[in-house]
Amino acid sequence: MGTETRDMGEAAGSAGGFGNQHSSEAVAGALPLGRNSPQRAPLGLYAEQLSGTAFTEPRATNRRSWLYRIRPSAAHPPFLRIGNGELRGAPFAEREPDPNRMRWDPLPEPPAGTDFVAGLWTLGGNGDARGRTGMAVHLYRANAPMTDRVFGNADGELLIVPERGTLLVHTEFGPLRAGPGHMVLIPRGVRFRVELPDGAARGYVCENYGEPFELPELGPIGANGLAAARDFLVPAAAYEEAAGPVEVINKFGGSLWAARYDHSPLDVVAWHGNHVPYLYDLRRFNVIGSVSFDHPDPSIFTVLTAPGADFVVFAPRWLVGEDTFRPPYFHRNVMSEYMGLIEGAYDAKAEGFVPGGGSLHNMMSAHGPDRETFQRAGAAELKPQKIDDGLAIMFETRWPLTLTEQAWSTPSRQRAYDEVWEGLNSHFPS
Ligand SMILES: O=C(O)Cc1cc(O)ccc1O
Ligand SMILES: [Fe+2]
Repeated sequence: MGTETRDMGEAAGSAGGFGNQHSSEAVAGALPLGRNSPQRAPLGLYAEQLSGTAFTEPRATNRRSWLYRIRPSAAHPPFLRIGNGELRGAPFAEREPDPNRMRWDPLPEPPAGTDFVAGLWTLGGNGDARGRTGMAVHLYRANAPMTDRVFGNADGELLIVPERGTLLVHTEFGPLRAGPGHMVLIPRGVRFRVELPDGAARGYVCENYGEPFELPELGPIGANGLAAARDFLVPAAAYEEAAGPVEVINKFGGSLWAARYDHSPLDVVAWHGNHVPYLYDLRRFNVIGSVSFDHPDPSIFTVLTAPGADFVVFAPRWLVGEDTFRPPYFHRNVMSEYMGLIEGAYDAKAEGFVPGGGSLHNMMSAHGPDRETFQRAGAAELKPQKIDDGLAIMFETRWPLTLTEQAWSTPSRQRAYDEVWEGLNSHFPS
């Protein structure tokens, strides 16, 4: 691993580093030097600030970028409401919060002509987009490129985790190419258009309404480990001059609005700042684990953290624990856990948890290894074992997740999920 993942496609042109101040210009001299707003910006471009945090946010957490564009974003007619499709927003009130364990198979293929935005399907969430709290879990399945359509989300940032098919994400900051095993982080408000080089794609999206994702503290781990800041790549500036009309879709307060621009809003020739999209290869994650005994809590697998959501990856790793039940333990957790599978299998579930599917173990719901996993792990010979047949992810959140009506009623939901814990009988000698 590591060395063979050098090919990061379009992102490779530019340096990275999570949280850094980045800059990029598609045409030399497009970026003003020493000031953000010269009387006349270079090359006749329009200067525009995109603020991801309040102007007065403390320096360490302040996020903003300056964009130098061919036309100002402000040149547009009114936004009008369009249909939300299968997208839902917080607050989630279609159903009551439900303490039951849930699991889903992959959703059926969408109709032909479904692009990334039309293919967004909301599973559930918490908080309130208007109060900028909480998060939502969406799935996407797409089989058509976004042509003459550009999307931006005023409600929060989007953490996109492809499970199948490559996404060529043309952002205002330039293109990012992400496939299975990668994640893309699109900050609040940043506009983008998704093309599908493989013809079709599907995956998971965590929408974070609250304060943005950050790298977790490392504490006693030290100065290195987990996801390295430098492995988060940013795009190199690239611009489109497509003459309109371009439908610019804005998700605002949970609903979709659209305005017909007479030009592509992906017309940024240069930019600088720290409110930028990132691409990260999950296989670059430096996995920390126990080298003595016991199964550590999965917080050591945290890639990115925010007050309302954590993003966790279960990447290939060695298990060496002595006198240890090695798979995830039985537990009840104050946090709510939505899990997805990118490939292979997950070590807590012998079967039924499949790539493209998902599971939800809500606040305090009892879960853990299924019967087969429990029996197998209790009898296993404890020699060093490489877990390298899977890549799973988790969106963990401090508030319970409430399902959408469609997440409850879809035939993809496994009605008999509870049965995986049946037959865990008493072995207590009485
Ligand atoms: O439920 C799960 O599979 C996720 C999980 C993994 C783990 O290693 C420990 C606790 C936990 O919630
Ligand atoms: Fe769990």
